[in-house]
Amino acid sequence: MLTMDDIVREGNPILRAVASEVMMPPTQEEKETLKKMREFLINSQDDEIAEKYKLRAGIGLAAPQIGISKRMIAVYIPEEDKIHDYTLFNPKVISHSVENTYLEGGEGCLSVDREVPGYVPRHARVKVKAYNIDGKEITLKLKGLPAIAIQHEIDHLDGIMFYDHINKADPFAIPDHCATN
Ligand SMILES: O=CN(O)C[C@@H](CC1CCCC1)C(=O)N1NCCC[C@H]1C(=O)Nc1ccccn1
Ligand code: NI
Repeated sequence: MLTMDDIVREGNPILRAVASEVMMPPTQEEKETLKKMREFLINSQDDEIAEKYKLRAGIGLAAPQIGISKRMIAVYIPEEDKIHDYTLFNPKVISHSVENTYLEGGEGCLSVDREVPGYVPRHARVKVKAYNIDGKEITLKLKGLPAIAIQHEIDHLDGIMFYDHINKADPFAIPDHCATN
């Protein structure tokens, strides 16, 4: 199973590299890796397992964070009525709302062992094209936390860190086009 020892920390150049597209159909090894990324998120959200293995809770993970410069991400967000459970190859935002949003508490990152205060502007709604674990092309329309998370993960594939988006002059300036949080 993946643990925090497998998570690459800022300073490692892989986090600033543009990750490579994955050839479809994915190899068995690429599918296994994506499954392990998803399992890490599920484990990290299980109080007992997280405590036992000292896992920091995560709702998303990108392959470069485990040292693999490939365009693969996992998002696992339990909500009241459903679980946003995505394991994707080559995700791409193909359209987005003009409206922006941001997490009130700012963002963090499992690869960043420090607090970086400030609002991170994100598209409020995104349409994402990707390939699922079996290599089938899918389209997702996301809003809210799933939309924020998937943008955070796709940024990792392009070597972008969440704090790159924070307004340097005024980290808590309300980003443009924000109707609500
Ligand atoms: O690239 C992937 N990562 O770096 C893991 C990040 C991804 C999220 C950051 C913002 C959107 C996606 C992650 O999950 N975290 N970052 C560190 C703190 C804990 C955790 C987190 O934000 N949890 C959370 C947030 C809102 C509601 C519930 N839980
Ligand atoms: Ni991150």
